Amino acid sequence: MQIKNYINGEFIAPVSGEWIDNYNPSNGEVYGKIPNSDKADVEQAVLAAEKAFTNWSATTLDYRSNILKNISDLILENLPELAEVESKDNGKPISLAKEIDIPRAASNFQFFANAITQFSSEAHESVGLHAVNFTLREPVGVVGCISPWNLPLYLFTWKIAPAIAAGNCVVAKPSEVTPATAFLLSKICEKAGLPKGVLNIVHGLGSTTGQAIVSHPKIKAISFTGGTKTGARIAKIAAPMFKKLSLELGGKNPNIVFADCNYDKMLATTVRSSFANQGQICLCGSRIFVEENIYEKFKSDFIDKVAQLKIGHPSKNDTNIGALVSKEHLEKVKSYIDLAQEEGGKLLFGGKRVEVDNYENGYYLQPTIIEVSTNQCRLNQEEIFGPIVTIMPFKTDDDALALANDTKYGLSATLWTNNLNRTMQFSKQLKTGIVWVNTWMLRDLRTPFGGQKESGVGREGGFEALRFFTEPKNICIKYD
Ligand SMILES: NC(=O)C1=CN([C@@H]2O[C@H](COP(=O)(O)OP(=O)(O)OC[C@H]3O[C@@H](n4cnc5c(N)ncnc54)[C@H](O)[C@@H]3O)[C@@H](O)[C@H]2O)C=CC1
Ligand SMILES: O=C(O)/C=C/C=C(\O)C(=O)O
Repeated sequence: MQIKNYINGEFIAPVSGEWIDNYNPSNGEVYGKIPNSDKADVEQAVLAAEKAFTNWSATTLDYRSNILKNISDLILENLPELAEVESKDNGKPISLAKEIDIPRAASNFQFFANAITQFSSEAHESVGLHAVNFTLREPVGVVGCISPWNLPLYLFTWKIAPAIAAGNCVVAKPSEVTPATAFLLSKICEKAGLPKGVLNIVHGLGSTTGQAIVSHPKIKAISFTGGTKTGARIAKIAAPMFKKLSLELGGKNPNIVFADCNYDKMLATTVRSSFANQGQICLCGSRIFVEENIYEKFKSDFIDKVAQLKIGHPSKNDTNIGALVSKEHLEKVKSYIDLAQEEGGKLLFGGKRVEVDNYENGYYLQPTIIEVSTNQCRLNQEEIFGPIVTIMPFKTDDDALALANDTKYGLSATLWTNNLNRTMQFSKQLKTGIVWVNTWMLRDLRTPFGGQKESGVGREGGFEALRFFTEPKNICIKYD
């Protein structure tokens, strides 16, 4: 697939004429080229967005809403192709792309098509002062959206949909590791009647294209999802320019299991929360803490269940674990398996690279379970972002809470218990942006989504996203 930038409604090659190889993680081969865009391409995109802004920001909400709905419908119409392309580009099982990634991308547009018609601002009567205040919510202008490779179209659209619904024009960059569905989205947007310049997609590396977006003085807000180190780098550039920032970063999420939970439900969900998408979701429960009286039983049942997961080519319908996204990422994840041995962790299951028949050079790794004796090891403190979980027993509620909060991250936590008081105590005291009780990754798009501590700044989702992509302006009217 020859991927091009989408700027001002045109499909164009990068100004430099340079291209980057795009790899297929299932076999390690180069299968396409993407633009190696730089400042000059970003400049063109900003000019197009700036020009489109005057008209787009003045359109009616119904007009915008209808275009977003068209995009959503077209994503669903093209679901089989989009799922196939996503699975090939990322290495994720086709079933996941079909059932989760692509439907969610459509829902993102459908949700914000409706949300923008319900979004309202506030009025305050200043009683006794003979004045009324009302607040306008105006689009920010040209905004930047930068997304990662783990849920490519799902997260790309999670940013773009609210941004354009709120009347902004966008310069967006998908990950250079998984650019393909963003390219297909540009074709869909054109077909859906999105005016030229409202969405501009510039492909390229983080250090050049991404950095050019973040540094551009005319881009007034940046919405970013990715690693914590990159988030810090972005903040360092954007904050002194007084840009609005929404940073959704890494996680090291605890999965806390009490003996009084619904055991079978917990076990099945824990397999998913550990290894869905090869463990490459910022919400995966990578640290499992289990109450000591069921620890040995959990250990053996968990190993049995994980052993049943089928590692295979992403395009096969019965594959549960596909390929990791890139060679570099595979090497990073594998290095933690070696580290576990140095740190005194005990390998309970997995730990080896897998050679899938006919695809021996693909980036496959066994789902891996490591028993640790301390939460202070690097395995429990650093985001691995792959198919590795640690398990460890705990004695009391206080111990579990302390272990859960003992990390620099604060994205999500999962709690398994049927005790209401415990549920409330943990929900109040867990230092995370999201707490799931007796479930995992149940998503309602109206809810605030994001993390505390080094997991990020700001919240996405629902009206939070529309607030981020608008600037409040208060008008105070005095009357006699
Ligand atoms: N949602 C999450 O929590 C994610 C976390 N990660 C974590 O980050 C680690 C590194 O993975 P990467 O692929 O390198 O993620 P990354 O955070 O560097 O990449 C995410 C996006 O940011 C862009 N980017 C990179 N450097 C940039 C810069 N200086 N300015 C602007 N944009 C920039 C990338 O091109 C990509 O589009 C992973 O091993 C994982 O631990 C990675 C992806 C998603
Ligand atoms: O919005 C969601 O449902 C999920 C978001 C997941 C991430 O941001 C991630 O894995 O990076």
